[in-house]
Amino acid sequence: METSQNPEYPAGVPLLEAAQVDVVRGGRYLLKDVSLTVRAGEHWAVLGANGAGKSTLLSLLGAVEHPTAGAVRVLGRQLGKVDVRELRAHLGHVNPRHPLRSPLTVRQVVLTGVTQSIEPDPFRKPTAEQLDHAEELIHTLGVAHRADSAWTTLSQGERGRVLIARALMPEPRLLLLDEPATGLDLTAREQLLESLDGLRRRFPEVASVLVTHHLEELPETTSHALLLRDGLVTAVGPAAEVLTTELVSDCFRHPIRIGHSEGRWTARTRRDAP
Ligand SMILES: Nc1ncnc2c1ncn2[C@@H]1O[C@H](COP(=O)(O)OP(=O)(O)OP(=O)(O)O)[C@@H](O)[C@H]1O
Repeated sequence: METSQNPEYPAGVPLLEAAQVDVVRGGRYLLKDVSLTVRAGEHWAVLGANGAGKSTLLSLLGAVEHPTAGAVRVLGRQLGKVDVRELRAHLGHVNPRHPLRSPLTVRQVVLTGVTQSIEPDPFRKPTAEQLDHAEELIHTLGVAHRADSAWTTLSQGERGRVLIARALMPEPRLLLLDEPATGLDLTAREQLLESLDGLRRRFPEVASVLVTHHLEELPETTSHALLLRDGLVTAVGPAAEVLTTELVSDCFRHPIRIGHSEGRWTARTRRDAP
């Protein structure tokens, strides 16, 4: 993937850096002392129980929210010191609750990725290059047969893949995925994970952060993980070191046995737990 349109920053600078970040809302800590560094080619999973703060963290990383304390640097730029709209244009943010109501076609939805808007911008017609890029992504994500279909007629699984194609339109260095497999049946989930693995292999410089509750929803290419509990990081590092029976049980406050087979993870209640 060409990344020449993205804001320039020196090679080797992390794509994302959160340093001792707190987020306080309504007098309550939603995140406390969270630090995370994401480099090119890394694929992070953020896991934790309901209310742990996963979506809040993703909002910070996507320059949607600001920290109450600590610093967040996205693509080398510190939040609070940069035009976040300009920054957001270089992030691919996949929100499965995409609030589109009008009957745009798949192709039109993918093209809204250029302006990061929900509806097409009537004053910005896509260029021939952008139209070609949209076709390529629609094909890559396996939804070419639906390119002219209305968004409102798509299944959840098809929508998920269309939203990833949309997020990739601005050729982002960083893809943020908030529970992308939510509501998908088994086949749709497996197709989505295969698409993600395929994309990651095809664009090795792109990094991603994927939020989920479920280890079964992690693509094989997941390289790192961060576990959150009540706004605190309980473990962070390479996936093989973090996604362990002991650390995941501690994070979810439940005796869980973690399995790892053929690149994929499973989680089951530990029957032999004390
Ligand atoms: N603006 C806000 N003001 C006060 N509390 C908030 C606000 N936004 C979120 N919260 C609370 O902060 C906590 C963390 O929310 P967040 O959505 O980040 O958790 P999560 O890990 O993504 O949860 P889930 O798995 O249920 O989606 C929750 O208890 C939520 O109710």
